[in-house]
Amino acid sequence: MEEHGWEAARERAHQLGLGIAGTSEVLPLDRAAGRILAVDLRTKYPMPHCATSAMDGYAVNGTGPWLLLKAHATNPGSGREPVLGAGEASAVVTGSLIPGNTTAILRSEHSTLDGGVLSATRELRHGADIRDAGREASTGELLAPAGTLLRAGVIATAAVAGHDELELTSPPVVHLVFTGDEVITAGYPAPGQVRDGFSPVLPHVITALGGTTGSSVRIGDTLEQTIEAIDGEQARASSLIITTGGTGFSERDFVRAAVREVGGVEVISSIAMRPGHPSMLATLPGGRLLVALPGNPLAALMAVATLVDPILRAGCGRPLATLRSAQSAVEFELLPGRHRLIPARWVPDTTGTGPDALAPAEHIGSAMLRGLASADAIMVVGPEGAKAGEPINYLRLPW
Ligand SMILES: Nc1nc2c(c(=O)[nH]1)N[C@H]1C(S)=C(S)[C@@H](COP(=O)(O)OP(=O)(O)OC[C@H]3O[C@@H](n4cnc5c(N)ncnc54)[C@H](O)[C@@H]3O)O[C@H]1N2
Ligand code: MOO
Repeated sequence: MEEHGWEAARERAHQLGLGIAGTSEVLPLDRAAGRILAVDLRTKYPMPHCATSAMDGYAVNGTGPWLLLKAHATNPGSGREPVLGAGEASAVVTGSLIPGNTTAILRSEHSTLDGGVLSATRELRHGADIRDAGREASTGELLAPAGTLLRAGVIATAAVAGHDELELTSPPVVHLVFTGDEVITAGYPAPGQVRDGFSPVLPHVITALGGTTGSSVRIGDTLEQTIEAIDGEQARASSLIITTGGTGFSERDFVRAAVREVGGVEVISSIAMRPGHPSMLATLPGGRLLVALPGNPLAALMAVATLVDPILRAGCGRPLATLRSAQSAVEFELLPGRHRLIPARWVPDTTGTGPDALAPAEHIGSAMLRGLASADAIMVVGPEGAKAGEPINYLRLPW
């Protein structure tokens, strides 16, 4: 059985995820949030597309005082385009199209008006408060590359840049298989039972990572049910199958045997990470992928960050999540050969003067979830450990 290092596992998962990349679809802007750009986003025209006033006040030509024209500057779409002569001024509001020959905008609070003569109460810089056309971007300029996750800022920019709809990657379709005779989905668990920590969150997590949950099934601990769940009609209609639990080697764990039975091949049999080392990644006939998440809940979610996130990122044309660096607030001892993934929180740094540092959350056993519930990030501690105050790698929470 081949155990992968943590970094090698992430990279292999990303590489295999390229194989499930799908087509693209076009959606209106108001349905694009959380989706991924399939193509580069570029401006359709200069931004802004015309010169406007950045302030309420007066468009002026030359140095003051100025003669205030009665006719106001045009409103957008009026068709009139007044031009200022030397020493003339015209009232404007923020966002007004400015008259031709405007040399600056005089803010109303910096002006006095006496019998139609406008004066400045302080020096007026040439070009002050004029929003020139194309100041933010020229026509065809790149606003966001293909692979960008669409959050509010990019969508608003796309709208202002003249887009009505966007070409987005089609999310890879995921089939979820929840295993475990002892797992219940509501009420209080009897001794020997556990409440299901996965089904309320995994569909949301998959959406946040760029995929979509096409179907899900809950099965008991038998080989027959596991085979049907990973190779039935719904499973075959998906590009990624995620199982929870049953990754072990006891007589009640069936995921690995079911993968063999349906002709699948384990590419990653386990990962040198803690928690989550029994996580598995297999290829299935038909180009499908299967990720087996361990049953212990924290281990499962660390395996999502290690295997599912890279696969779905690749499936949406995105690179691996960036491994970031921060200061460690605590010391970590050596752990030869293994990476530790630790839910962590931002705390004041060890000297009390620098930027915030990362410290492990409380309650971070592999069968616990409280640590993750309070976490800001996932610390990634290498086998060499770290001293307090030294740099440490971390991942942003991917969901
Ligand atoms: N002899 C060994 N035993 C175990 C090893 C080992 O190396 N040798 N590894 C341990 C580690 S590490 C993990 S992780 C688990 C992996 O277990 P499985 O993936 O086979 O999962 P299960 O046995 O089905 O369940 C483990 C645990 O998780 C609970 N569980 C399952 N599903 C859910 C759910 N939906 N929500 C909440 N909790 C769930 C289940 O009840 C068990 O308590 O194996 C260790 N053992
Ligand atoms: O994956 Mo297990 O601890 O590593 O729960």
